[in-house]
Amino acid sequence: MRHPVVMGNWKLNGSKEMVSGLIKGLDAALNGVEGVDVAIAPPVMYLDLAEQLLSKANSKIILGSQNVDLHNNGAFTGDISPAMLKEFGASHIIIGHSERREYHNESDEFVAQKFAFLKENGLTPVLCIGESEAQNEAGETVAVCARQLDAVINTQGVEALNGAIIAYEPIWAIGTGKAATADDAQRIHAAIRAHIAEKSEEVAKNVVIQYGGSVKPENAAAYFAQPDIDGALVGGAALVAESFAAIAKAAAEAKN
Ligand SMILES: O=C[C@H](O)COP(=O)(O)O
Repeated sequence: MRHPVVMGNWKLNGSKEMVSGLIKGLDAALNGVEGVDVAIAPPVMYLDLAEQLLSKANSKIILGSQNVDLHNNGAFTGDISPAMLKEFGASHIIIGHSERREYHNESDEFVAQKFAFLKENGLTPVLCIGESEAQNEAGETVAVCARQLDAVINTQGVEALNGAIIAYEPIWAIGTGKAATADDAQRIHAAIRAHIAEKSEEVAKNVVIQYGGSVKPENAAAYFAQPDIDGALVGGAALVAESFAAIAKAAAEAKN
């Protein structure tokens, strides 16, 4: 039985005041919600504050981050290491987000190296995969997702996916309000799981696959009603405590 995971990717949004208000609001709104792992990835600058607030509230919210470097120390100006993330209590680390693939030219191979380095350091990779609008229209969605996954599977073995999280995010659905239908998302999730099952049915059965792309309280329940959608990676709606909590509650209700 896979445990649902709902994660908020705050992207480049935040201030001390916002972090404080959002974490307090979220912790209160999630009071009594069981059966779903809820994680947040604030900008790295606010991890210290977030860790302090979560620990003061004795919160169950999991702390995450939006990126990581391939080294734990050295002359790598501007980068953040797994060791640093761990020191501030972050465990779930987003890699391969389409915004980083696009704006920072991150290749499948580079993302796969980050995946391996996170695992080596005992952190949970949240591996984002997904196709562009043009690839979608050309019918290449499954092939693109398989290629992005194979960068990990072919270098680290399919078992490397054990304990990791995959986030299927069609790029055309991110921040656009044009979400994939629950049926279409389910079809792709099933294909992703089938691709993994070609190497190991056991790994495929256990790996958590989130959907991401314009998930809102209004459409969340439809996604979570699908058998292969195990949670969500949420952007915009994760910046409002009530909305994000409603999405987490929908996952808890659908999956338990
Ligand atoms: O990482 C989150 C995704 O990019 C989804 O963002 P969104 O919910 O604003 O569409």
